[in-house]
Order: sequence, then structure tokens, then C-alpha cells
Amino acid sequence: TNPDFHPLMSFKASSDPSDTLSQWNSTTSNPCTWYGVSCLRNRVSRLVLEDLNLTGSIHPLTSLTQLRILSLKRNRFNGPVTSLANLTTLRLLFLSHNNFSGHFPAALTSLYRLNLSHNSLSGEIPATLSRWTHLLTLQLDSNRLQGRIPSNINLSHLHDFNVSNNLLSGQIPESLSAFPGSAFSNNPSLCGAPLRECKAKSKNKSKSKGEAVIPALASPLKPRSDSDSGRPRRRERIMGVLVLIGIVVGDVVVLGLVSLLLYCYFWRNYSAAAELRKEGKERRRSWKMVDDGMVFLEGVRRFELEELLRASAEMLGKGAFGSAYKAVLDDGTVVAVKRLKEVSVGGKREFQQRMEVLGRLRHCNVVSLRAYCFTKDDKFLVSDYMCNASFSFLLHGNRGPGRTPLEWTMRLKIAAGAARGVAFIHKHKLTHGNIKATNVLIDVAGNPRVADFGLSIFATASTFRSNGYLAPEVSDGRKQTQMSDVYSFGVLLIEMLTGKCPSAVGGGHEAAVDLPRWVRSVVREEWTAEVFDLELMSYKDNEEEMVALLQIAIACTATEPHQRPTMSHVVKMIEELRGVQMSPCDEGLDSLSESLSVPEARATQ
Ligand SMILES: Nc1ncnc2c1ncn2[C@@H]1O[C@H](COP(=O)(O)OP(=O)(O)OP(=O)(O)O)[C@@H](O)[C@H]1O
Repeated sequence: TNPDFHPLMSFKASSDPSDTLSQWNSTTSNPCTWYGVSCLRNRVSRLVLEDLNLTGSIHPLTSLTQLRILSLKRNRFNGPVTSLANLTTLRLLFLSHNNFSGHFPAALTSLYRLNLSHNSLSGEIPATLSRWTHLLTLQLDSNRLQGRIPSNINLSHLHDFNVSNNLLSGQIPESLSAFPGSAFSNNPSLCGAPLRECKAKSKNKSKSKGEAVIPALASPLKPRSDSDSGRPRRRERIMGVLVLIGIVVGDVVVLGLVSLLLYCYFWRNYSAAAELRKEGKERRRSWKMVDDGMVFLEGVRRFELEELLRASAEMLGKGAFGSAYKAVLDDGTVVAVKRLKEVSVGGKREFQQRMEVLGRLRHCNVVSLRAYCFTKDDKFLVSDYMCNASFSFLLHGNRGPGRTPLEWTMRLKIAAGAARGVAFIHKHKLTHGNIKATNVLIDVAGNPRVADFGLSIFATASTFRSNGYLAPEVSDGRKQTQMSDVYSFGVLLIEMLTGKCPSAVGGGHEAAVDLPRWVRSVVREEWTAEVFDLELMSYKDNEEEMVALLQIAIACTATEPHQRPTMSHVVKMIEELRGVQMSPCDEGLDSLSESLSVPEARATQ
């Protein structure tokens, strides 16, 4: 029999008085088929029992010596978590929303993710935490932990971190200061970035050794000590009101400035366009009309630059090549306008030729370029507006409680659709050159489409610096190849599987993460299942697909370009995961490309 059978039975006997786990009984002696249990080589490797009203101690689980993933979220377990100390194989431990007490489980040094939030843990966070070098997640919020956060914590992979709602004090270590204030809030006297500055130590040395004296974001729920007299509290309240007024006034000023800038910007373009019109430089051609510097590509409702400029515009974001806006035209047509800024466009002719090539590409997984504008001062690209957000937003947006996770099948569909879009671009001897999660957009019909392709030849040397998607052999972002596209696509797949951002521009806490390298090291140590995004944990039945997609991603991110598969092969491999075409779309509807003879593009190199 399975050595884990008896420990699981005794765990059930002590924790499941209402027999919720009725399937766990001696008639089925193979626990690997029980609810919540998964096995690896006939030993329990994963136990996920969430929201089941289970109670008692978890002590019987200490016999499951091959356990890698344990999730007992939202139950009523109690007792110490330190009893799990001998489970050295544990990688993911989720025990939030229970009644666990006692100390932090300092012995579990090889954990990847630890969530102990909403329990009653007490004592200090041990300084030995600095040795937990694999740690990605550390959620300790809403406990009774006290003392200082160890100053030597420097966990380069740490991704999710929260110690709010505890009794912690002292200075926040600099290595954690990139996390938001909410990760530290509601502790009686934590200070330092991202919270308020600590008071100068020298003045307060007599009081406590370097300990903070400013109550930073003190909890309105936690009782204050008697020494908190009314006066400082009033002063704080006044400060609070002043800060609030400051924020409101700041917002209004920023809003005003943005409006002014937009106004100036559009006015400048309006003048430029009028100038161009007067000069009458542009001529009509058979397949497009040139007017006001605007050039319309095939099959597009024509509008004047003036109409575009007076359209109500909303900034979508700022990217490597400039800013993107959503503009609503007079008849309600919504378009996305990208104003190219940090670009090095040779001349008008070169730009036009490029746009003509890009404008002919029509595919249901590619965002169509509809028009462009070239004036002395400005270059705009007008494309279809994708109303259903970017893959980046769906994957990373609003992470935290209340978020609807991006489900596995949807991720797979997006991967398949994006792969087909890139393969289509490659088929026309072009390079995408900027594959990343913000450039995979979802259209009104739910089709994933790749955007922003073929522009890398206009990049400047610095355009793609610190872009975690860039292939290692690419030293100049302008000289990308189809093989470097495959690498970037592989990074995108890893991002989709792990939920981790490949880069954090600006040196945030994720800056050091080289996703492909990290994934390879984890897989080499046979911890494959642990790399997956927490939000994918409930898709137990799809684990094989995830592992297979991870293998595709690893192949795409091979260091040697010639070892990477082609994009059309990647499409095939993704489709084969389920044996059906994922994310099919009617290519005929949006495909003018077959009739085209797109010239060999420079970018293919
Ligand atoms: N056609 C579009 N429809 C809807 N949203 C878009 C469209 N094009 C871009 N966006 C969104 O606008 C934002 C800014 O886009 P932009 O392309 O300027 O920057 P980026 O994708 O972050 O970087 P890069 O310039 O390197 O591509 C992104 O969030 C992107 O998803």
C-alpha cells in the first residue's frame, strides 16, 4: 500500500468531523485518486484542500515526506505551523485564513511561495529568512508578528510581499522598499521607504536602538497605547487632512497640465497639417488617398487629419516608440493612434515604403494598420482599436483579492492566436521586432492579435534597453531577426505560465529576474510544477498541457538561435497540445495578404 495512506487517514480523522472528504476512506486504498491529492512516483506530492471547513492540527501531515505543494487556505486549522519543519521537499505552502499560531516556520528554507496571511502567528520574522533564496512569495499580512523586519533580507526573486496588519516596528530594509506602502501598512511603528521617513536615530537612541518612533500609516483598528495623547493625534489628523488636500490639488494640477499638453500637441499638429495642405505636396494614388499628410491604407473609411485631431482622445500608455491614444472619430469609429517619438526614421520615402508593406498585412491575429501620417514634426500610425485589453493587463492587472484570474484555456488561446499572428508576419518575410505582453491585444470578437510589428528598424539604440524579452544575441534592438522573435515569444509563454513579468524597467524589485534562465534552473531540479502561476493551481487536470507548453517555451528561448523552432512549428506544437485548433478565427475575413507580393523586408536580415 501507499505509505501516505495512513497519515492521510489520521489527518482526516482529526480534521474532518463533518466528513466532507467522504471519498477518503479505506475502501479506496490508493490515496492518489482522492479529492485534493496528487502523486508523483506513488507518493503524495500535492495536497490542496481549500474552503472545506476543516479543523484541528496539521501534525499528521508531517509524515508526507514527499509533499511539494500544500494548500489549506480558508479552513479552521490551528496549532503551530512549525510542525511542518521536516518537510524539506515543500515548495509551495498556502495556509492563509486559518487559526494557526506559534512562530514563523523558519526551517522551511527551500520554499518558493509562502502564504500565512490571516492567522495568529506571533514572534519575530527570523533573520535566517535571508537564506530563503528561492522565495517568490511571502505573504504574512494580518498576523501578530512583532519586532523588526530583518535588515539583511535581500531576496532577489521576491515577487509578492506583504507584512501589513502586524505589530512590526523599526526601519523597512532598503531591499524591500520597492514594494508598495500597502505591503507594510497597519503596523504600529514601521518607517522608511515606501512609508514615511524614520526620525533621525541619534535623537532617539536613548529610547530604542534605532527603532522608529513615527507611527507610519497606523491602523485605525488597532488600539493605541495610553501614551498617545490627544495632541499629537490631532496634529496627525490635521496632517492627514493637509496631505489629502495636497493630493487633490496635485491631481487637479496634473490633470490641467495633461489637458494643456494635449491641447498644445494637437494644435501643433493641426498647424503642421494645414501647412502641408497648403503646400499641396501629396498626390492621390489609385489605392490610397493622401490628404493633410494622412495616408489611408486599403479598405478604410477615410477621414481628415482634422477629424482625427478634434476627436476625443484618451491616452492608453507610453511605449518604447512614443505614446498611444484611443481616439473616437465623428461617426463613433474608434481608432488607436500611435505618435512615434523616440524613433529614427530615415526619410519620408523610407517611412512610406515601410508603412505600405505593414499596411497590407491583414490577418485575424494581427492588428491592422489603417492609416499613417507623416509631417515634418510628427509621425502617427492609426490602427484598429482593440477594446478588450492587452494580454499584459489580463495577466497582471489588479493582482490581489477580488481579481478574476485569467483562466488556463484563455491563456492557451491567446498563446495560439499570438503565435499564429507572428507566424503570419514571418511568412511575409518580416520580423515583428517587439513581441511582448502589451503588444498582444484582444479584439472585440475575443481574438488575440499582435500589434506594433515591423517598427524595430526605426528604433534607436536605446529603444529596447532593459527589455526582458530581447534575445541574448541581439545587441542592437534595431537588428532583430525572426529567430529573435521566437525567443521573445518564448519569454511571453513563460510569462503566461509563471505570471511573472520578464522585466521591471526602472530597477524595481523584479529587475534581476531573467525568466528563461530561472525557469531552466527550476526545471533542471525537477520542480517543474512549482514554476506555474498560483492562479493556475486549480487547473490540476491541465498540468500536462502546462508542462508541455513550458517545454515549448524552453525550446523557444534556447540560447543558440539556430536551436529555436520556427514560428510555424511553434504554432503546430501549440495546436497539438489539445489536438484541436485553439482560438480559430476566420482568416478569410481579414486577409488581403494572399494577393500581395510583399517585398523582402530589411528587417528579416
Ligand atoms: N490598437 C490598440 N488598441 C488598444 N490598445 C492599444 C493599441 N495599441 C496599443 N495599445 C495599448 O496602449 C498602451 C501603450 O501602447 P504602446 O504600444 O505605446 O506601448 P507598449 O506596448 O507598452 O510599448 P512599445 O511601444 O514597446 O510597443 C499599451 O498598454 C497597449 O496595450
